[in-house]
Amino acid sequence: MTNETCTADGNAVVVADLHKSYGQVRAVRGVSFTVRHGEIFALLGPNGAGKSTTLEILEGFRTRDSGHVEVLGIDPGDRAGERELRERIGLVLQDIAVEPHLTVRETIARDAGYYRAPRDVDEVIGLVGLTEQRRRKVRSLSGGQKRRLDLALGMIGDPSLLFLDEPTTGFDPAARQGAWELVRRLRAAGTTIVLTTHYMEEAQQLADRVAVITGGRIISEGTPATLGGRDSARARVRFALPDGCTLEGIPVAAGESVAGPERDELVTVETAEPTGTLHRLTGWALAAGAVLEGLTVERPSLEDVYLRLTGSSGTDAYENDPAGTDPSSTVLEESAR
Ligand SMILES: Nc1ncnc2c1ncn2[C@@H]1O[C@H](COP(=O)(O)OP(=O)(O)OP(=O)(O)O)[C@@H](O)[C@H]1O
Repeated sequence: MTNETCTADGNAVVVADLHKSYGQVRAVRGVSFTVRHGEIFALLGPNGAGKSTTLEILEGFRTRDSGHVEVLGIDPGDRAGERELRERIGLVLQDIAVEPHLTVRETIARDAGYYRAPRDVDEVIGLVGLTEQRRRKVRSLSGGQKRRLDLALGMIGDPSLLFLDEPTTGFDPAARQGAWELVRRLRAAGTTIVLTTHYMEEAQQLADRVAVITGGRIISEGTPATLGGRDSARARVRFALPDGCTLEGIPVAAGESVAGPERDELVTVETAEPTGTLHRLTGWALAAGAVLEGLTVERPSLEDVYLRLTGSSGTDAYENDPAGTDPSSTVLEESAR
């Protein structure tokens, strides 16, 4: 079972005012965050933001210029704690060197030998879904299967804290769902998880808290539901204008705005109070004997908020979010019938 030692204040990870430069490149510029014991914490950010540098410092692979770092109560920059840190953390990095001529089972069994109390090799093979491939040479695995092997190697030591650097890159959708389920099970068993990902849906699905890092600084932090004021953002009610109705005829209250119809022939009512807005709109449609075809209520997805925060969106990303990709989008098709 996992070893639950953490820092004195109950955090598995503490980072305070961390700095790291590579020559003239200031990769990490005053990053601070904490990861509570037993939670899944996601670091999000564009390429070159400083995520890997931060993780590598936490993992003890890179020295820092300044700042305070504690991982399970150990300073990863202190060589005296290196052995204990290796024993208690698990790593799924972007590039893990494995011997191509070994089989899947041999590879995992060999790594199990490095730990005092490893998990059962065949159980781990089963958990990552490689039972059928366990006798195959590593060199013959597909990209997604290799990534599953990486996951197996990350968890074989039964770590208290698992670092996952873009864990599902290259996975097909079913394998990704399987990996998410596995990560949730690890958390349920008490493992703390720090992950980086470029998939906002992955952060939405897994993370208890996320931090967005760009230019070496954390620019926003919160739960996936509240990041960047996402929970209080204005909602968009969208529907097709019923035959015979005009834009001007749509009943709007103070503070609401109407726009459209757009390319998809839907009009948009922006509102801070979608409950009242829906009530008014559906009442209006029913009174006219009409149906609001394609009726949806959408709030900005995590990806919309992320793109706004990181300034990566050239256009209004919210406009481009396909209906149904956002778990917070509520589809109410033909509810006015
Ligand atoms: N070994 C290195 N030597 C010099 N510069 C480096 C080194 N590693 C990273 N950098 C630079 O530091 C900055 C942060 O890089 P880092 O790899 O931490 O970003 P990242 O957020 O992990 O990016 P990605 O999402 O692409 O993996 C970048 O400008 C990068 O070019």
